Amino acid sequence: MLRYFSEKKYNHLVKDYVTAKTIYNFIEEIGVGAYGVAYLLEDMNTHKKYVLKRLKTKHRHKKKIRQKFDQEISILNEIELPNVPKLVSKGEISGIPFYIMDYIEGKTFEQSIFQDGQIFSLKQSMQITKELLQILIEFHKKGIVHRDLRIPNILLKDNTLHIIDFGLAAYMKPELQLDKINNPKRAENHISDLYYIGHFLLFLLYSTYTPTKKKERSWQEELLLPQEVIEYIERLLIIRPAFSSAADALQSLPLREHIENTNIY
Ligand SMILES: Nc1ncnc2c1ncn2[C@@H]1O[C@H](COP(=O)(O)OP(=O)(O)OP(=O)(O)O)[C@@H](O)[C@H]1O
Repeated sequence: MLRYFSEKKYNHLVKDYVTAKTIYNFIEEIGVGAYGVAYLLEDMNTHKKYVLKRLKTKHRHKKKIRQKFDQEISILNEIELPNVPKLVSKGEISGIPFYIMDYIEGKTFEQSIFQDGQIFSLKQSMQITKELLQILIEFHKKGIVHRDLRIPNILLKDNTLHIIDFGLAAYMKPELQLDKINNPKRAENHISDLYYIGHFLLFLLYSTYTPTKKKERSWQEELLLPQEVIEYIERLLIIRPAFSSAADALQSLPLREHIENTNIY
């Protein structure tokens, strides 16, 4: 209960700070996660929108979490790609670190699939995967793994993919050996991002799926996919030998002809 009031009180501090000390208007709170709170701001002059993200008050004295938050800011600053919100500024409000970044005015895949009921054909899903892999190659070239490429963190804005939430991102450890990785989601190399892409792709493909049998089956049985696509996803999910890099995964994407010969769309 006390924590609830502490966060509420801090929301007022953020609002007062933004109003008194910045060029932005405070619009609203847009999300509360495990570590942070995000607010929408608008530049008074240009009316361009921004996001202020700050650490939760309960984490203010936790050294490791503060370091992770600092790393999130550094990574965002270093990544500098058109598909990622640009870091605008950083600071502290009453001892709590925050940063301001571009607001990506788009739709997350979570919203498209679950709110709008949008469906993605196999061809569209593979095209989106291809574009995602192209972005990933750029991340990895800069030595950064995102490690949280889930449907709420991937947005479509003006037909271009954007990636947000670098809260779990890490600097790559290229020397990591595959047999030393216990949890692919947390791996500090390309394996993590490719593993997440495997799940992301399954979310896209399941958008066309209507259950025909009462009993739940495996995705390999439920989704009527061409064998090449099944094997491709199995490699992303490390059910089969993993890809050596995002570039390898891009090069190995099942050929268009194979996909177009199916009756799934
Ligand atoms: N740059 C951005 N542009 C558009 N929306 C954003 C941006 N950054 C965050 N959001 C939105 O704000 C909300 C909060 O996001 P945020 O990344 O702070 O945390 P989270 O994913 O909810 O949780 P966690 O702190 O556990 O990572 C989400 O709904 C997200 O879609």
